Amino acid sequence: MNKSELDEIANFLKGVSFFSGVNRVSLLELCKNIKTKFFEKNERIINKGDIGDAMYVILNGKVNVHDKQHSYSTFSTADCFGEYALIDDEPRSASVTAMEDTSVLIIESKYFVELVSTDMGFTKGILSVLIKRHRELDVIQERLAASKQEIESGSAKMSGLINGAMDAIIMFDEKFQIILTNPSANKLLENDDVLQRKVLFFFDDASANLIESLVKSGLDDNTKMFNNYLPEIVKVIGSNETETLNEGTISRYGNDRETFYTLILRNIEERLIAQEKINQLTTHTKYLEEEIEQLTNNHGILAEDISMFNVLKLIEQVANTDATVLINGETGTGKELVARAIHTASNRAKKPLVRINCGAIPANLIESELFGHEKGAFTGATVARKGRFLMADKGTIFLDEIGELPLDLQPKLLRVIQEGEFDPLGSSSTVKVDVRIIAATHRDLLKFSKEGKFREDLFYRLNVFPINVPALKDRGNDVCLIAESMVKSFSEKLNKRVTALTKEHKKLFLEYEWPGNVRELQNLVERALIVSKNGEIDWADIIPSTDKEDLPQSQEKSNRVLTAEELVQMERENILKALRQTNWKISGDKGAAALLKLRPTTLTSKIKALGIVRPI
Ligand SMILES: Nc1ncnc2c1ncn2[C@@H]1O[C@H](COP(=O)(O)OP(=O)(O)OP(=O)(O)O)[C@@H](O)[C@H]1O
Repeated sequence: MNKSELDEIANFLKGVSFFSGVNRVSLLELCKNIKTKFFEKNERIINKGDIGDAMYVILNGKVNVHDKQHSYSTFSTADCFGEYALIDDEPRSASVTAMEDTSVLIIESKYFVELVSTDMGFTKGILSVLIKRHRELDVIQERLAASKQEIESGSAKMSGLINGAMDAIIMFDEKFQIILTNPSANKLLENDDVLQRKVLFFFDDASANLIESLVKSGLDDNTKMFNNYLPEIVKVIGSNETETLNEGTISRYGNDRETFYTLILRNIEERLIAQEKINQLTTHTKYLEEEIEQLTNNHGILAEDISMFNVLKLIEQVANTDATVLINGETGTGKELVARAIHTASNRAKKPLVRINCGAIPANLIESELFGHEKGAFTGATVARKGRFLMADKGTIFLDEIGELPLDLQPKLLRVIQEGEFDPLGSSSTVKVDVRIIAATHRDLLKFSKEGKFREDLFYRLNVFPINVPALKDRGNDVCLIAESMVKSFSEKLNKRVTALTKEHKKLFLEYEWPGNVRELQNLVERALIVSKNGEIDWADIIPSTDKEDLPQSQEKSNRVLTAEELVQMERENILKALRQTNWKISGDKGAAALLKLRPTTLTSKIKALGIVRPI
């Protein structure tokens, strides 16, 4: 082979661009090697060692190869590509001997060259060159090493992940034998040595059946992977018999040869307890919200004190029944408000609430007021009249001051309560009504009935559901609450701005006894706002102090111009105080008249005029 031929090979190789993984530099290197290792005929080539690194292209003649496995082989051009033979790249320790008249091209490179086809003048046949993909192999090997490393680091990460997981991870095979667990699983199963044990053993029957059926149903499925949430909470029984409730997932992985299942379980015991607590609290909150809503519902009863809360609770309890209610309480405590609240909260709310004050209507008129009369039933009954009971049909009647109902009328009321019927005055026909009865009194009706002033049977008929409305002085801070609300509403009504109640003011409100209860408070606030100037109110001057209460006030004491109503009220209060102080003794040295510097007869007429009645 002459130089130009070699150059031709070199050029050819330069132009070859299809050697995958071999870049141009390495090709040129190749060419250099070709040049240096070309042996002409008759030269003997002795090469000992690993021939895997070189490729021998026998251009003509023969070579002998001694190797460990093949012992001795002769390669000639005839063995391969017509006139050219190739000793391939199988790495072996061998010696190669060129026979006489042999030309061998040795390509000393780790990249093997396979001559496949070329027509370059010095050969007849087709010679092409392929560089075997050693380079690729290297790359693959490099990649393999990298992936191995990756796998190693991946599996380190994976085991870190699995071992660090709070959830219990249990892998098992088709026979339900555990093949892998993480520390959380061991903790859950209360066992560090669970491998090869049956996973179902650690569940109660229902849960074991569930897992088994999921696995079996999954097997019928052709896909090799599934991932399911467990449809139910499963119960794990640890080796120490500890039972825990868990939720989780089950997944399947596999190939044609084997299938694995992974159970990921989460102990939800604590969560369930917390959830239960949340549920309880939510229900409780809802209940309280409802209660608050009901208790403050549109009835206008301002109350924060427990004593009034009890009243509101009773209202709520009784409202939706048809039970007769007897409301007890001092004057002005809000008995009527309570009656209205009951009616409003009842299912009769859309029907009328008819009120009648039994103490305010003359005895001879009360019967016709309550039950109505026919035309001409009595002198002056020129037209027939519908009584309050009939007006209240399907609704509620509120019999205020029931203690004042004349004794002779009481059987008639009893009959309405018992039978829901009555005969109007002067009528021979009976009227049927559906009326809910609410009665109120400031009197001790039981005592009253024992004294024969009230029918005992009627008392018991009325007293089905008693509600006692406490006096304002017994409602703690409610007095301030109501006062504040009244200051606000009167200032709006009178279009007057006034300063808010201070601590000292509230103290005054709390100290006073409020014998007239909420009504008295209401009147006092209204009066204060009427007389107020520049938004300032001297509450100390307006609210009778405890000291002042001890001694009845002299009427001349106040230097402020009082209204006629105020004067009457003040006089009434003064007389009441004097009477209380003297134990209702009017005349004599220690009598109220002497205390008030009035004649006993004057005092007696004043008591009558002011409607002062000695409490029973
Ligand atoms: N808790 C309260 N919150 C707000 N206002 C109230 C409260 N209690 C009573 N009132 C008001 O006080 C006034 C007197 O109340 P109510 O007429 O209901 O008392 P009463 O006990 O029926 O009086 P009487 O004994 O004279 O029949 C009413 O204007 C009422 O609106």
